[in-house]
Amino acid sequence: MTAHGDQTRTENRGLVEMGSGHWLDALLGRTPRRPAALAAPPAGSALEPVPGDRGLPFIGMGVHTVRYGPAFLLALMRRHGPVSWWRAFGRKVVAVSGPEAVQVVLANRDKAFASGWPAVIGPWFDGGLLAMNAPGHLADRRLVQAAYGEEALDGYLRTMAEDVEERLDRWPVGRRFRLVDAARELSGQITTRAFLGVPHEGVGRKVVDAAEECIRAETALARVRVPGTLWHRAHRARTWLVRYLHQALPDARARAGEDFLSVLSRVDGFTDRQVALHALFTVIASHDTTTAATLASVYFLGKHPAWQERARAESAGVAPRDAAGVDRLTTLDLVVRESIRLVSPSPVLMRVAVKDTDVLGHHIPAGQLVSVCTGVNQLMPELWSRPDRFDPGRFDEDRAEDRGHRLAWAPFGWGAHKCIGMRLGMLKVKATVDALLRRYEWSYPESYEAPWRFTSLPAPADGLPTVLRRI
Ligand code: HEM
Repeated sequence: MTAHGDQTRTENRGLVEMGSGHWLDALLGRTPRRPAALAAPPAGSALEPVPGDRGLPFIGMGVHTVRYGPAFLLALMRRHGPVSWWRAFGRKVVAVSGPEAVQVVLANRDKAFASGWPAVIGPWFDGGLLAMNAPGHLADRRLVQAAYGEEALDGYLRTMAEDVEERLDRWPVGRRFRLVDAARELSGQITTRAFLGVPHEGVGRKVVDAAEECIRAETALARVRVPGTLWHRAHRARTWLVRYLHQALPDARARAGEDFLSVLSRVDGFTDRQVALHALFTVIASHDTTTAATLASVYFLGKHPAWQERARAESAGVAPRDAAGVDRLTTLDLVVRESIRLVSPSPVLMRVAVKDTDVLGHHIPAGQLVSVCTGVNQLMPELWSRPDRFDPGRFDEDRAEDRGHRLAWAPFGWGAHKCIGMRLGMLKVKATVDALLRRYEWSYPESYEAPWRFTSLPAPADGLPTVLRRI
């Protein structure tokens, strides 16, 4: 099955090309690029400097980054090659795109790269796996892995399913509502009940609000603790979250529950503070990523009724809905994979060079921030047939376009930090969309293209107005 009608010629252009229809696009199109080399390679080396664009003073190409996301980085790669740099809001960033270059950085054979996330999103997730480096990272990851066994996943899924069924029954029918807000609220409820074992109302909501406060601080330009600023609010939120999780541990351990905090609290080898910090990062890592993946899947199913019907027919025949049952939703699996190929919840992975190094013969100086653009790989015509097209069948066994290169499809990352919650994340997204399919149908006009924005994680700027019809 492929996409149909005129949509095939124009669909998703905004995801693969920088826009041209809006006055802001016209303005951004005229921004002077001011090409320049990043840093001179050591004398006598055969290395090349990294080519790139300075853009406007201070802002650089920062607005392009937020407005066009991977499409901007794809254009940067076309202009300068797989290793290039650009400036965004005062910061110089090296972009590494294309499967070979991405593999060099993520494989990290000469240990030249460390996690670059703390430099970008701030200190809010310190102590979580993604902010850690070798050797402590691997030791902690092995311990955390105990909370992702099949038995534990079935437990989380049971609680998630209750929340999904209860919430979706209350979504408005026959009138337009903002799907972005509803999906975020649902994910928040799942986060508090399945991950922390507390009711969503009251303290659960406070946990999610505090976590979102920390995520929002990524966009803060003024990184100072002045009351009223995003940075200050994130500081307060993190302090409260760590204290809350710390205090919640004795109860979580004693109740021997099915929630993530309770399971993790019973893992031998961690101090209470370590458990609290890993749980804090897990809340952050799971909440927005799965919301973005759910939104993308619902959006594309609304644009492609044939796929929606096929997925619904499959949903009707699957029971029970434990992890093995959700695994049997194979059409939905193709749909979610294709949706997060086109709209990758985390399209860049941040790293920092801890010593002078090189990528494909380009000199990267110590201290340089590097953006590993897996989201660009997922849109490259060299790796995918008609990459702008929503075409879940490309993941079928007989086509297997994702196997063209091990880094063609990497929405969950690759290497030492590859998403530890990949299976859980897929289960959560599939369980949510499956419950939606069993209750409602929905569609978006052919003329509508969701205005994806990439401020923090991708979301449609208009809230994705949606009308559900009961089936
Ligand atoms: C569709 C949903 C999800 C997507 C697209 C996603 C994506 C990613 C990506 C790209 C990374 C690697 C980042 C890097 O290398 O810089 C990552 C790491 C991570 N993810 Fe996910 N994630 C999802 C869901 C989840 C869920 C549900 C959980 C936990 C319950 C989770 C927990 C983590 C953790 C703990 C890490 C850090 C692993 C490490 O550093 O060793 N993720 N995720």
